[in-house]
Amino acid sequence: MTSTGPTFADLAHRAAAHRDRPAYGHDALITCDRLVRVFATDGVEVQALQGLDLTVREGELMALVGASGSGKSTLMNILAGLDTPTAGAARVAGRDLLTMTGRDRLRYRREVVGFVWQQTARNLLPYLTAAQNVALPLRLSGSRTRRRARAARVAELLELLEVADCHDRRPHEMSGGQQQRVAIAVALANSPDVLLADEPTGELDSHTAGQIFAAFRTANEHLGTTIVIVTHDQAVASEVRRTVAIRDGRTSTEVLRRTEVDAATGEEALVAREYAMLDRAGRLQLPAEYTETLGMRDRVALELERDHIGVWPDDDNGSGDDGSGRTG
Ligand SMILES: Nc1ncnc2c1ncn2[C@@H]1O[C@H](COP(=O)(O)OP(=O)(O)OP(=O)(O)O)[C@@H](O)[C@H]1O
Repeated sequence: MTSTGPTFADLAHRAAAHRDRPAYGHDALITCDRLVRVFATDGVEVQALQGLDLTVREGELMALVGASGSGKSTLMNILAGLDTPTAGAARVAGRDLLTMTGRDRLRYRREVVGFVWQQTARNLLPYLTAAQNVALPLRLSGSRTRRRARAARVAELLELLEVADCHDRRPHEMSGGQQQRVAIAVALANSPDVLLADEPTGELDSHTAGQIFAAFRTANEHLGTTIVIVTHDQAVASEVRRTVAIRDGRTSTEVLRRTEVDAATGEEALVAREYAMLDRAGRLQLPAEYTETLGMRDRVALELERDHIGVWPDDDNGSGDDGSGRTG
């Protein structure tokens, strides 16, 4: 009998290939690798993040969506440097978020990330004008920007976000939409690598939400800032090229949108396609509506085809016929 197992040479070759493979997310600006965050309150443990994998490329504008309690804010607080993960790895612009010292963390929050929160009031200091709010991070960063250069930068950002007319107004003298646009200017003041926004349109009507989204797009296109927006707003989510859904503390599905040109008519159409996430252990989460429709539970049958994998309901029901018409 001949052995069909791998030879020693095969194993050595495989080990070398594994060793030389680039690390997960090595070319991404943001990489979360099997990220875990456990909260323990009154002896009860809540696993807010349960091995979340996510990569975001430099220059992306993407949305994170998910049901209440799925872990979105926990992830944003970690990326913002406000909270530390329990396990796993998280890197942003070359910074390791697990091993940063308190001092590194402060610099990280001042120089690498900018954030915009849902509560308009949380983003701006009420007793400062729009211009003073935008100038504040420039002054705090310790950069020796001269007063005139600072004023020019403030004016440029307010202009870019179309709130130049709010220059000398305090937050209570601005609309909610204007406040959020000034908040984006504040977040961009120190030219961060990443702008994080947690439900930035949550307190606004849909028209104003559209304007805020346009402001994020402007920042992304004109300044090249990488932007991650958590949103419940389907209109916002469908405006970006990539939407990642979080379910039970893990990334579950991803929708990619791209513009396709019809070869016959030359007309452009936006095509959206949903993908399921496959982790490095080969685990895949099937959408509940698919599994429920086909009555899939506990186990499924798999078949490798030339260019896809077939997933079938468990056919071991004693009759030997599952009605799928499969052979073998
Ligand atoms: N500081 C904390 N202490 C204990 N449990 C927490 C803490 N923060 C979050 N959690 C729990 O972790 C889970 C994830 O919460 P998280 O706020 O990240 O969800 P979310 O997706 O942002 O929800 P929402 O859309 O409602 O803001 C929830 O079960 C929540 O109760």
